[in-house]
Amino acid sequence: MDIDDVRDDITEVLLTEEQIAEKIAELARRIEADYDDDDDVLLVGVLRGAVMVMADLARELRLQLNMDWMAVSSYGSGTQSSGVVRILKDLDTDITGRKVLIVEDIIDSGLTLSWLLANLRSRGAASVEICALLRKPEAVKVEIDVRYVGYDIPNAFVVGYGLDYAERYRNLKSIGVLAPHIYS
Ligand SMILES: O=P(O)(O)OC[C@H]1O[C@H](OP(=O)(O)OP(=O)(O)O)[C@H](O)[C@@H]1O
Ligand code: HPA
Ligand SMILES: [Mg+2]
Repeated sequence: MDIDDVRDDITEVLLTEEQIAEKIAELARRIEADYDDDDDVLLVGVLRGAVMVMADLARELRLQLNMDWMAVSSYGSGTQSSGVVRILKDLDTDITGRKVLIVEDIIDSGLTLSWLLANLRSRGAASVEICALLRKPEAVKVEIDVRYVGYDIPNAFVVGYGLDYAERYRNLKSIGVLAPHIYS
């Protein structure tokens, strides 16, 4: 769906399809420079928000890789992290000794990823790095070491390209700021 189809729900288009694709390609080139085919990299997509980033990044990467998924949730249906991270679906892969790259849509408070990093590291992975398309520097509550970040964005609630509000808007091709009248 195009963002224009829900234009009344959006106050501002933050990133267009083209800007997203450009950044995904840039991130892929940086990742390719750091890994090679023998690394047998495992991309771990964090359901559900990271579905679009994962699909586009994985196809952009000129690298032999595996893909697996975890589902965690900390937001429920609101716009504020509850701070409690729940595993809804675990990995199917044993990551002992593996080079893991977590693929995320957004770092907001950082609570989800700091929890996930500790969780995956405790399983004995050879390395665990993070690639996130978006980060909100003003919202971060816990500092995490993120190797690959796409765009730093303002502290507003954004939707589209995987990002939802109450499970809607994930299928927008672009990313926009959600209008306050939708959630107030
Ligand atoms: O940095 P944080 O404040 O933890 O926020 C970021 C996380 O929140 C969202 O996921 P959510 O838990 O809403 O589930 P979803 O991916 O299914 O939308 C988003 O996709 C990130 O995973
Ligand atoms: O700004 C956001 N939009 C959608 N989902 C989110 N999860 C954390 N921050 C956000
Ligand atoms: Mg998520």
